[in-house]
Amino acid sequence: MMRSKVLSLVPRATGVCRHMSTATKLTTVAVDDKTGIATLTMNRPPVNGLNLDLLRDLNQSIGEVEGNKSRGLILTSSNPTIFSAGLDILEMYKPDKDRIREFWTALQDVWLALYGSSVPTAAAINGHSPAGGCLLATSCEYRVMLPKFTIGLNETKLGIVAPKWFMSSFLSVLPRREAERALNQGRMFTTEEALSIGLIDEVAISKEQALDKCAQFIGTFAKVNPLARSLTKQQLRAVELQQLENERAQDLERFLFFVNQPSVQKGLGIYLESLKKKAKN
Ligand SMILES: CCCCCCC/C=C/C(=O)SCCNC(=O)CCNC(=O)[C@H](O)C(C)(C)COP(=O)(O)OP(=O)(O)OC[C@H]1O[C@@H](n2cnc3c(N)ncnc32)[C@H](O)[C@@H]1OP(=O)(O)O
Repeated sequence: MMRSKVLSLVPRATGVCRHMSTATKLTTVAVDDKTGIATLTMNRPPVNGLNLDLLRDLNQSIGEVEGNKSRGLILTSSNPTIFSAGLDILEMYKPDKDRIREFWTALQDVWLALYGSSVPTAAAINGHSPAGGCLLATSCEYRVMLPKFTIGLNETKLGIVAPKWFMSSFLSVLPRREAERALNQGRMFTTEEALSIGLIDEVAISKEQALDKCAQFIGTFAKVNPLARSLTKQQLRAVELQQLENERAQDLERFLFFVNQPSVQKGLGIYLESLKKKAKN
């Protein structure tokens, strides 16, 4: 039987702000004693919306995995139908001016940590994975997805624009022509379509099988020198990582300018309403 030790269960202070959804951690890290592989699970009901708290927890958990000598990292969700609904739109709609800065900075941190992780990474995509969810999945090196879900960068459909580094992750997985068309269309792919285009690597029939397949992928590096592997990965990803490092401040200002446009606020409000109406029906 697999013996896992669950890390990262340090309680957090309870907040009063609407965004502080829980007093406990929104991610857990379980390391398999036998394989040395860490499974990082997102657990922010109802849809793993990436708010400031979840982003901070993700960043901390990725840091722990980097620090605890794990052989690899598998990212997944505790929700049986949603990997992540992407950025929590409530963070961007009528935003608090200080919090929105922290929010975007935390998102940048998560991308830099995950895309630039020194350990092999895989995503067990056990549910829908739009926008920011797709960003997390495509920041990993390997993707296994369950049937009958959707994945993609749908930003243009919401009247917003995915930043360059969202596109970098997407382009590291898809051929440029396919990526360009999908980004412009804001296209969401079914599991089957995602497999055929190469956006995911394998389909699994259950979460357990997806985790196994991710572990098998990470196992393929068992006989590769870890330092040589991680330096190779980092060199291959250095241009995109360095670009965001160099442009972090401008990227933040661009986001703040865009998010505060009245037309963008109006669009986000309408989209939120449509999500709520859909949830009621
Ligand atoms: C403005 C500048 C922008 C710069 C660029 C930023 C780049 C943006 C990246 C993003 O990630 S934007 C977010 C994009 N995400 C989506 O479009 C997903 C929207 N959600 C869905 O499609 C569905 O909810 C789902 C994920 C497929 C799940 O469907 P399901 O039927 O299971 O649940 P729902 O009933 O739809 O939702 C339950 C509950 O959750 C709320 N919700 C869903 N997604 C979000 C979200 N992204 N942010 C905030 N809230 C979300 C939904 O309204 C329901 O709420 P309640 O009605 O229960 O209160």
